[in-house]
Amino acid sequence: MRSFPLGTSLSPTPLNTSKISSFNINFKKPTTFPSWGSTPPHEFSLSQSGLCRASQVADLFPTVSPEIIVREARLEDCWEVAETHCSSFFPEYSFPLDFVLRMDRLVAMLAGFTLPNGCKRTCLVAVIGNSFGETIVFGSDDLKVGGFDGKFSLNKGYVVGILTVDTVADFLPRKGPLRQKRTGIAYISNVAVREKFRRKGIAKHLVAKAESKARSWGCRAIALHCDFRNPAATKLYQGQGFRSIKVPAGANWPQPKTSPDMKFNFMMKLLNN
Ligand SMILES: CC(=O)SCCNC(=O)CCNC(=O)[C@H](O)C(C)(C)COP(=O)(O)OP(=O)(O)OC[C@H]1O[C@@H](n2cnc3c(N)ncnc32)[C@H](O)[C@@H]1OP(=O)(O)O
Repeated sequence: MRSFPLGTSLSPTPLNTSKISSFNINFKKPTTFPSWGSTPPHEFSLSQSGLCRASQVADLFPTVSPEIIVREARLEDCWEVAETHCSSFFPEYSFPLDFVLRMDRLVAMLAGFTLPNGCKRTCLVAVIGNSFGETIVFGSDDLKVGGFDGKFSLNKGYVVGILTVDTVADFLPRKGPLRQKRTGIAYISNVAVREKFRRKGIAKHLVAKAESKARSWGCRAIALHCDFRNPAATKLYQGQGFRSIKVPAGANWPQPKTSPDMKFNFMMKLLNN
């Protein structure tokens, strides 16, 4: 299965906790980080600012809560975003191809997708293990690397789910004889949850957060394309109130560029503002 462009626009203020939502999930047994072991996945040095390493802080404040937080992606998340994307959409790839794929994804994200004027794009991440929230965030509001926020925090958590929402309208039906792009309709893409964390309501939470983001941008509706042969995703969106839109016969509606044999279900939901 293939997906389409991913990028982010990001949180302007480090301490604005209104941008974060969290919820508890019930794990059958005590949860540990899936791949941390004794070393957290992102061990970066903050020596320039005289601070200790993220791993040391994680050791000092071990994660005890299996809480999931949905927030906007930051620079520090980019590798795990690429990893979540590739392992979910291309699970059949093994080393070294999977590594090449992740690198390709990473470069694509960091190279950035330029946004047309006035458009918004945000990558949301569901993270686990962010035991003390976003209270310690470093970096400047002005610094952007590709589509990612140039900020990072000491206890970033581990990315288990991703979603991109934008107002670029590349894949929405055009209007008028001049085939102008639509406005006021947000578009969801690249929804993925790591396999071990599925069926815990993470995707539902990401979609709900995307809807509230779209509302905050003034959108009146939200849309997406979903592979016809993906019953899990179809059920997810139907359950969240999305309805399939019948494409008129012969209509030239833009579709995500994937393999030619892929058939998409175009789904939409009105947002109650
Ligand atoms: C617009 C797009 O990006 S479409 C692309 C969607 N992404 C993918 O297909 C990538 C691979 N798949 C995944 O990453 C995940 O399976 C997702 C994103 C489809 C679902 O993520 P999850 O976190 O497991 O979904 P979540 O737990 O929130 O489930 C919500 C609902 O979706 C439906 N659902 C999710 N997975 C399944 C499944 N395997 N079988 C049947 N229904 C399912 C159910 O109705 C579920 O509600 P319920 O648990 O109360 O019955």
